[in-house]
Amino acid sequence: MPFPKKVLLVVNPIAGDVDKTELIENIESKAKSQGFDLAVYRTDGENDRQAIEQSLQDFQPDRVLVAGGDGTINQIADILQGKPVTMGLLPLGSANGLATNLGISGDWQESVEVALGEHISCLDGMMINGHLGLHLSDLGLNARLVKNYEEGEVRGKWGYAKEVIRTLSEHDLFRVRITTDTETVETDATIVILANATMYGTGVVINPEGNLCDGKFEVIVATRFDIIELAKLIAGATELDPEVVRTFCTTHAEIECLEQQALFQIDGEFMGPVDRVKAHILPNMLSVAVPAVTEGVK
Ligand SMILES: Nc1ncnc2c1ncn2[C@@H]1O[C@H](COP(=O)(O)OP(=O)(O)OP(=O)(O)O)[C@@H](O)[C@H]1O
Repeated sequence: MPFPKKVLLVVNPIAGDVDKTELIENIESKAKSQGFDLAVYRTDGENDRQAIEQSLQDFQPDRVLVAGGDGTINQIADILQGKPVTMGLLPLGSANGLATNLGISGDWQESVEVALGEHISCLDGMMINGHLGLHLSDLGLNARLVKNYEEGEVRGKWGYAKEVIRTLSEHDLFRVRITTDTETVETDATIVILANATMYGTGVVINPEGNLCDGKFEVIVATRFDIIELAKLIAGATELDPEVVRTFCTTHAEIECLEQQALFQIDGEFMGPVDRVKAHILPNMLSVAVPAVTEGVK
């Protein structure tokens, strides 16, 4: 893939609560030195889809750089889906789940090099209850953690640690029916994960089998609160007790909550309680610029 000739830079001015002036100036100076055309669009949180679609039509970029958190990245990926454009990530959020999975650094200067670079990978998406998910969504334990952290007053690592403890003390079991391409299973669950990727933005590996571009996703269910198996799961162990943790590889899935609703999150965004989640894979929905080491990694 040749280097880009026309670059649209989409910047979310509020993402990550950091000033983006230096980042934008850096890319403007690269446009001059590397000889590509650059257009900059700052999101307003209201008319972004329409404005970006218009810009894609008028400017015809071959690369779209996204400076924002996972929310902005998902929103732009949804717009770029199926178009002959490569997305480059400039992760500025608090978790940056997709970027972490692609091996893209939190250092913005490094991520600019990668986003404008020649190494490209394909990316599957997941359509989940009508929303696009790119890396990890779940029902139960972790969705409760996302909710508690959003509602908590302390931010950063300490706030997160505090909410982990609170969430573990509040956890409960819920009964689910899981239907995949090949089977239907009824079980108790403490967490049901829909995983396109391998790890959460924190770096916790939850799905060692994950592959962002294999046309499939995994449904992982922890059938009871077993601290040892959960610890092994989040440490990325592959030898889990099949009585406690089960993994299904599939292209479609339906999770029905049979006795009570379960809390649900998509890529770190809390979605509220649900009775049912329906998901299917969107194979190869997008191409994305990656570090050389990630290119071709399946
Ligand atoms: N100019 C703006 N003013 C207010 N909100 C905006 C603006 N531009 C985009 N948004 C909103 O920002 C949200 C996406 O934020 P994003 O997740 O990218 O960053 P973040 O919240 O800092 O990251 P993280 O969730 O990882 O902490 C969307 O809800 C979008 O509507």
